[in-house]
Amino acid sequence: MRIAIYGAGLIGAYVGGRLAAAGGDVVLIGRARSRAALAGGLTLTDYTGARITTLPLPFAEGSEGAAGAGLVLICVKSRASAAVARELGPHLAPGALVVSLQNGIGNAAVLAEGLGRPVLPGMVGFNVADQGPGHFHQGSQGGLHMGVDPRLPLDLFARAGLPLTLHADMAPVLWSKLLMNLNNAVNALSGLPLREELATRDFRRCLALAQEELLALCAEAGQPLARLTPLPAAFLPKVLRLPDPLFRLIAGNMLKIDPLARSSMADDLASARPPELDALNGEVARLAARLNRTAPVNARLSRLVEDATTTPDRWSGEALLADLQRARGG
Ligand SMILES: NC(=O)C1=CN([C@@H]2O[C@H](COP(=O)(O)OP(=O)(O)OC[C@H]3O[C@@H](n4cnc5c(N)ncnc54)[C@H](OP(=O)(O)O)[C@@H]3O)[C@@H](O)[C@H]2O)C=CC1
Ligand SMILES: CC(C)(CO)C(=O)C(=O)O
Repeated sequence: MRIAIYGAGLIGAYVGGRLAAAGGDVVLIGRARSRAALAGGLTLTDYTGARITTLPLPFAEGSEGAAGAGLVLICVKSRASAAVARELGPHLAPGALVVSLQNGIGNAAVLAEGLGRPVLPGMVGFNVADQGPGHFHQGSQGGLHMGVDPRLPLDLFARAGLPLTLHADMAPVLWSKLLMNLNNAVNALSGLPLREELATRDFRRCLALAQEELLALCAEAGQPLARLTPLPAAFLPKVLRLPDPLFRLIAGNMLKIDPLARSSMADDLASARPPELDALNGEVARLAARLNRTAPVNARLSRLVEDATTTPDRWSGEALLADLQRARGG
């Protein structure tokens, strides 16, 4: 089965490269600058010390690269989903399975509407960092999750070291991932790598404030959350607020991240791309509006990240916490 990877960025190149290294027939679809960066082949490393190299992968700069693919993995940022659906539709084989590997809640639905066919939601639980042209590093644990579909080449994903965890209902998985992604904005504002940021109690307290908002809204909406970490989602804010030694003892796993890894939103700010706010903190605001509530902490985080796109600024944990507490009203 030919697999088209739509979006040859961090997730697309890493997942596509590992599938190709395991024998998959993979084509990358992306921009000219990605083609140039990947022209020497891929080097894929991970936190366990694994190192895989590949020859240059077939690369297309347009959707025609997806013609004949049986599986298309969508790996663009959320804001590009509607445009990708428009570009991809005319080239998609009738029986092809399309899977969204994007963060956020609504991408599969946006793609499905544009393509006029169902799209399977997926979720990437790990971080990928760019370590130079063609070198992509998986800097944290966390697997690949997808809805159930008999067309998925499960063996290939397993051989590639990316075994799929399948879920009859992906919504609790996506909402739980969103809870984690509320750290993307905190991380971007901190200017620190994820590990250093999460090792700083005041930044963890900022994340706890943002997560509490979403947890309360999910409870009110009756939206269940999948358990993606050893700790149930509802306990996370309490654990995040613990003093550093206790936090390390109880949740040391959260700090097992490559020392250089940053959130994908921090990557956006660093490369002057629009941050993926609408699909993350913006989704919290939409849920709040649906319930006639507000989400002032997440609204404030969105505002601060927007501001940082024009006036780059690094926040201390103390200053950000004080700002978010003011936004929350206490
Ligand atoms: N990075 C990470 O560690 C993680 C990311 N995710 C999620 O995965 C998704 C992808 O993120 P990530 O890989 O970091 O993003 P990247 O920005 O690194 O990659 C996306 C790539 O797609 C390209 N692209 C966008 N639109 C098109 C188009 N119409 N045609 C061809 N190429 C296009 C982009 O080019 P250009 O920039 O020029 O538009 C870019 O090269 C996001 O939803 C993210 O939140 C999930 C888990 C971890
Ligand atoms: C893996 C994680 C949670 C943090 O890197 C992420 O999804 C992101 O950076 O967007």
